[in-house]
Amino acid sequence: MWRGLWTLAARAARGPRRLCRRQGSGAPALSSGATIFALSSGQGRCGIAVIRTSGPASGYALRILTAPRDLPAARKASLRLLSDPRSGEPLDRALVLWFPGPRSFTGEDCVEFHVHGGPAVVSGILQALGSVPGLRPAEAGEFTRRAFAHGKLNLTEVEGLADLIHAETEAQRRQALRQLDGELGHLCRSWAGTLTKALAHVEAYIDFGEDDDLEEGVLEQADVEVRALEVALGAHLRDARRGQRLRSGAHVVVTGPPNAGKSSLVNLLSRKPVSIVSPEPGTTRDVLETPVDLAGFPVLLSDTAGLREGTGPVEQEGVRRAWERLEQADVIVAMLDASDLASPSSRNFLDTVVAPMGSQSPSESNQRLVLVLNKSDLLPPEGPGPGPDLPPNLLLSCLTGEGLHDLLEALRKELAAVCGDPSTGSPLLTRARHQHHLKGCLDALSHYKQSKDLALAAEALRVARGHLTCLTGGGGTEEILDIIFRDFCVGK
Ligand SMILES: Nc1nc2c(ncn2[C@@H]2O[C@H](COP(=O)(O)OP(=O)(O)OP(=O)(O)O)[C@@H](O)[C@H]2O)c(=O)[nH]1
Ligand SMILES: [K+]
Ligand SMILES: [Mg+2]
Repeated sequence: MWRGLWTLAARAARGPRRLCRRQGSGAPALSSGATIFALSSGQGRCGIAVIRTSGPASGYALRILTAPRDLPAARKASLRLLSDPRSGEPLDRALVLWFPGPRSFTGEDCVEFHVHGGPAVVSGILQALGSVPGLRPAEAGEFTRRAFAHGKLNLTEVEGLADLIHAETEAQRRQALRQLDGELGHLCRSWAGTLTKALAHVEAYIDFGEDDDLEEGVLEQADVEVRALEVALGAHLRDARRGQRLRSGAHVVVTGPPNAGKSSLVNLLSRKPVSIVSPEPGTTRDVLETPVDLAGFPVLLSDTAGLREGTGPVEQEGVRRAWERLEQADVIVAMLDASDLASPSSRNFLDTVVAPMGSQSPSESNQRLVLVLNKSDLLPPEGPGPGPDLPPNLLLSCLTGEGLHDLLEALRKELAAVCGDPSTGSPLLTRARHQHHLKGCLDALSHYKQSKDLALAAEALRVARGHLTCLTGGGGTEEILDIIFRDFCVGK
């Protein structure tokens, strides 16, 4: 009987049927045989530029540009004079690196030329490479695409690499690096392994259900495995928005009654004059947004019109837009003038914006609120006089900068809560594509639970596992690959 179960496990491990194409055929259409080359460092004048090639003619190209020298030792930098093979004209004295496949980034033979970064040198070498038979310029993302096709990276790692190249803040870099390290891929493979086991149990029952010596309770065991997986997937999906926020930026909206100092704070946080500041209430009318790095998190910071009623039509429209933006906020910075807490506009703001948020439990609302009392420099030394009861708040002076450090620390905590802390906890789902496949997997698991027919139950498990395989690109369709590789620039 045990042998039976093992062959079933092996059969079940053979992967998804038709949900998406297997890697072999689903891999990007490689014009096999072509050797590609591109400038891999940034464009423009720079100290050193890196040009690389990948493909079978890499070694030939290296030899012909460094004629009459032999190939240098693998993976060791060597100094070589590069010349144009057509004219013999010297182009640059450069460091060259030879990476014979499969121990290279793409898995193919690769060469790196570290040349002086002047535009004339770079274009001379690119032209020289273009003249070598079998070489052609690379397309966007083609190096990474080849690395993927040769199994050097899985799809979530490719996405991690794309994010790493585009990461602008510390937290984004940490998240991308974790994804590039394959953490999400490992997790998906372990989930897929659980499903393979459950599937083996169900198939054993289908084939040997009548046998007396079938291990007792195989179906129950499959149920237990599926239930545990549902819990794990559910927890991950609840986290889903956080990884995406970290990738694309959290919405932080500054709001408050007119003249509280909202625009002053936005200018302070973004370190540039985004908004007009003036003593006249109702200065800001449109929503003004600016991307900033707040304590290592990427943020889209919005300044909004002061909330009040009974003004002209233009300001009314500004107030309407402010409310609209407030609804989309991940973190709300609610600002009041500390020296003006008893005024009708302050009280009205406390009643309509701050109090409703305070009465909601964190599970009811995904939004977080930080209450800031600005203009602390105007307060007497003993602090604000008698006024309305206030929830926890921070004192700030945009004029002197006092309290700014504490505000940044409070924002860091809130952003870590809405974006997730990329240095701890389980890997976050950074893209809608990840969410789609996890949801698909969960759906299939619910079909599994509902099906009375064992063959249908087994099929549901296969569909569920297929979604996990698609997530890491095990059976990626070309359309998905195209979308992902489009994010890359030429030379990556
Ligand atoms: N004393 C003092 N004045 C401040 C402080 N912050 C802002 N101000 C002043 O308060 C006035 C209003 O500042 P804004 O930043 O324009 O206020 P706002 O909330 O954007 O105003 P509206 O856009 O009109 O709603 C300006 O004259 C600022 O110079 C502060 O911390 N202390
Ligand atoms: K103002
Ligand atoms: Mg303003």
